[in-house]
Amino acid sequence: MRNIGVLALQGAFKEHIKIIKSLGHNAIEIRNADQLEGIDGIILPGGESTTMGKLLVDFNMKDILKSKIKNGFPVWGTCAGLILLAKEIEGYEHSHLSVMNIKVKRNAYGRQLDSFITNEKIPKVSEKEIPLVFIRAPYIVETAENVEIIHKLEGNIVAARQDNMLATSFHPELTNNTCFHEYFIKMMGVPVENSKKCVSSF
Ligand SMILES: NC(=O)CC[C@H](N)C(=O)O
Repeated sequence: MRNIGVLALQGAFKEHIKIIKSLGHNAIEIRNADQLEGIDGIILPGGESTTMGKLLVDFNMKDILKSKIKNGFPVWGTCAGLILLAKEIEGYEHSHLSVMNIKVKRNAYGRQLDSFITNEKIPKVSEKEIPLVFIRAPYIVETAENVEIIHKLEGNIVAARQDNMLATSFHPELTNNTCFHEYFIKMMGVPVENSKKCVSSF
């Protein structure tokens, strides 16, 4: 059993909490820097990256979280969370935690595709198709060599991993498919307690 934190300053954190609990681990809403000490990994949820990035600074969490991640602390950013992890954000001078060697494009799917859902096969995560929910989503436009591309959708990178860091453009917490959560838990080096049997080639 692990203590998995979900950053709860803003955005879609409740849904992540529910899934982590269903997989047999402790899920903790993280709202201050002290709480970062009691957890084994953290999920940065979807929401609004500019707001979340600002709140991380206001609550004195940014530097602590950044140095923990640099030292191997497992982290998974979904959607806005992916933007928080990126070292570069296209069209912006400023980045947030700046830990992952990726360049991202915000709101990358034009107006018509603002939000959509699609089913994809992602062999690294599951043998079966997984529903992917995109909401004003970013995608990754560039990666360094040490970044593993987990999935591309129509040529654009939408899931990637660099060592202890996982980033997805979409929202697995808004579906009832737990495969990405299971993948993240395995990244933390522990077996999933109540596996929903995602067969991955992890
Ligand atoms: N669903 C999301 O997390 C959207 C991300 C948002 N468009 C941003 O740029 O921060």
